Amino acid sequence: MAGVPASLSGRDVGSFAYLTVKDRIPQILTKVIDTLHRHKSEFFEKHGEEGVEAEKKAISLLSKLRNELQTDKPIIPLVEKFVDTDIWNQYLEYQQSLINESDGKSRWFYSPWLFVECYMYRRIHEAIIQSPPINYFDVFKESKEQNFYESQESIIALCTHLQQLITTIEDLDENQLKDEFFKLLQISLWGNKCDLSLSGGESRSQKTDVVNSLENLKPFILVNDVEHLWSLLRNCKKTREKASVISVYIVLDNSGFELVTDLILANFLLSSKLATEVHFYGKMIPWFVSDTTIHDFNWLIEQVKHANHKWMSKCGADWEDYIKMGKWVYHDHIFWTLPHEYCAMPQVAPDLYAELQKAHLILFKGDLNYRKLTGDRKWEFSVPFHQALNGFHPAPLCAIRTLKAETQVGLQPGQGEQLMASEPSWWTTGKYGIFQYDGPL
Ligand SMILES: O=P(O)(O)OC[C@@]1(O)O[C@H](CO)[C@@H](O)[C@@H]1O
Ligand SMILES: [Mn+2]
Repeated sequence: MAGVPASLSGRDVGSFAYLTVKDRIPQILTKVIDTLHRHKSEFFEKHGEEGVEAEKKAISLLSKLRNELQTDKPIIPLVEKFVDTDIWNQYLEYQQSLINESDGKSRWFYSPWLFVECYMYRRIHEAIIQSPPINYFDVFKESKEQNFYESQESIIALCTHLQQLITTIEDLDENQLKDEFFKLLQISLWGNKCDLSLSGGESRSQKTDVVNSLENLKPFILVNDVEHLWSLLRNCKKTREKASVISVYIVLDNSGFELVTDLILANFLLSSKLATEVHFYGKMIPWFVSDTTIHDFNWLIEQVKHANHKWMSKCGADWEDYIKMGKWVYHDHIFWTLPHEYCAMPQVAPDLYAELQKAHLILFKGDLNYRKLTGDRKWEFSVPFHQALNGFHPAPLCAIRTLKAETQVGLQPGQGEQLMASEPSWWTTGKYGIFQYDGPL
């Protein structure tokens, strides 16, 4: 690809990519194997001996994967038929074509980090679908549900905050409405810290009351384009015809607490009439430990609806109604669990790109989405976000991300260098966040 810097990869010994491939991914694989072991009796109860045999098969496939990774074996093609098997194997050939002969095969510590990490999660899925009758099993389901259960206090605080806000929303002036919008955007941003692939699957539930800690967290927002989001949606609201649609698309990230913050924001978008529809994009297969699938989406709304707390259950009932009325629509597309940078979407998934072009605003949640928006490359910090998107401009969009990978663009001159000098871990712990907008100003 002309004019773009090299990809992050495990070649850079000591880099975050290297440490992820060396330490975190094997740790996640070990946890997945342990999860399967712990469900042996459940598989026996449900499926008899066949279930036990299937569990053994999945574990042996995953142990083989872990060995390939730990001994830096060549990346091998997928073999099990699935909707994206051919696309994946074409991509493997593409990555192989980038390697000159002397370098040999695509390998874990050599090929782009984005590619090998996505490949690892897709191989986990292959091991499961190769092991019927447990080929339905989500190996990350438990940790996503645990994150939700452990964040109950914060979720109750958020639902209470939203319901109180809704009772007064008609009386708010423009500035007050804008302030409430900004608060819920920040809550959605910091909800992204609850990401289990960063913690290697260790719990990252939300314990503190995030509503009352926003002021303390403001200094950690490195790029803050929320004013653009406000003026875009406020102008849409002011100029829209009576029956016309204002649609905000949210490309989701993690289930659990982060998903609650996204649904709270989506609820506000409707209640404030800043949007008339919200479209959600999740993942078709279990992904990066905590990413949201349709099962997670539906399960969480059901849990909130049946909560033993009046404001929480009110939220859940409203959310279920929005779905029934078509005001909230959940979409699946296989592209989101491919390894491709988003600038390849028009070629790889033109149908999806055409769908995204209908949005008035697209919010991309989380670090992995940011890595794919900017190609997971070693950009200079001050490169404009628009340039790093490398032609991906389906609609006005905003990345809402806490930093968990060594790539960041659109900073002020010297801002990245200063952070590197004072706090070398600034771009991998999730402590800092951004709202980075691309679109008409
Ligand atoms: O997209 P999220 O959930 O915000 O974060 C996902 C992620 O940060 O977790 C891993 C941490 O190493 C990275 O590989 C990946 O980008
Ligand atoms: Mn995630």
